Amino acid sequence: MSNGSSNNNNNTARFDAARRVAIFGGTHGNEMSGVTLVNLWMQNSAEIQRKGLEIKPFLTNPKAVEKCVRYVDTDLNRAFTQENLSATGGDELPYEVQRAQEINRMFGPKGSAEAYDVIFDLHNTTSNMGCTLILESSKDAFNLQMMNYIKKAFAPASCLVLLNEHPLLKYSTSRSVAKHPVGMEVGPQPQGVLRSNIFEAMRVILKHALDFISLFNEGMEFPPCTVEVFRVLERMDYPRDANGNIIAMVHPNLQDCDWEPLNPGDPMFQTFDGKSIHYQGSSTVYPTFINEAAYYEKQQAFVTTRRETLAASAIRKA
Ligand SMILES: CC(=O)N[C@@H](CC(=O)O)C(=O)O
Ligand SMILES: [Zn+2]
Repeated sequence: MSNGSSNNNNNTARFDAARRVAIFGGTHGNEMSGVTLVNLWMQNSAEIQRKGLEIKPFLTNPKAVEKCVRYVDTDLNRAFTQENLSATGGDELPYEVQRAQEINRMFGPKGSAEAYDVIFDLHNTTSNMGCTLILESSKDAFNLQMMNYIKKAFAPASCLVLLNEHPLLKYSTSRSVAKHPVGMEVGPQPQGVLRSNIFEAMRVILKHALDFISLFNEGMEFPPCTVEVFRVLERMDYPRDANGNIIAMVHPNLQDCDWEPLNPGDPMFQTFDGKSIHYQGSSTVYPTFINEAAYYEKQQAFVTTRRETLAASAIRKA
């Protein structure tokens, strides 16, 4: 069978071998771990090669990398909408929309049988998120099994999974061109800065991810498993005045506390004259992307999540 999965009598989901894999860096030109790793691997790819696999390291936004900015005209990691991908206008289109169309031609088309099997997209955050993998679907047993494999291989260090399948907050990412999109977000690392611990963590997680794909392609069966994920619930903006200017900062009790419980009544912002603003929700949530530099323009101080345990069926090569 082709694209996707089906269940046999044993409830083992079958997927085609994942032969074509891309590693994207520089989707945001100022997130230096991914930019640097991909540049390294474009010069010498020995470290990322695996038998029977075609693995392509690729710099997705070279103009933004050149300038060391997140983007030139518009955020590439929001640009992969069907509308953009089919837009006419050629050179007149925003640079990142043109680039999205090129990437879609090379690695897609998005949603088609010809699309790449897996795309890893390497990002850094200024938030204290540690190692995070980002999924866009709770239904993809292949990706869930990959998360389970990576978490175990990476232990005792921790690697958390952020699930963004929110109907309104989900966005059209570069990696969404692939059949199995995987985002990698490692921080804290300032924009334009390389930190060795962050760089090395990203490198190790990617190694485990490629090992998983190799084992899968060799025919290993992965038994049913469960994966703890943090599901995106709500975007929290900074308090602002009538002109849209920020009137409070992330509260010191919340700063750097990504993935720690935020309870109703806990302080979340602090005004410039020292007053606390408290979380008004009705239940405990787990904030992440706290004080991410790139999200000031997106009116987001942090995002709340809920912990969930997802079940993944067994998987095996078709
Ligand atoms: C800080 C940053 O760029 N985060 C990524 C998250 C993702 O890849 O889904 C983004 O907003 O596109
Ligand atoms: Zn990014």
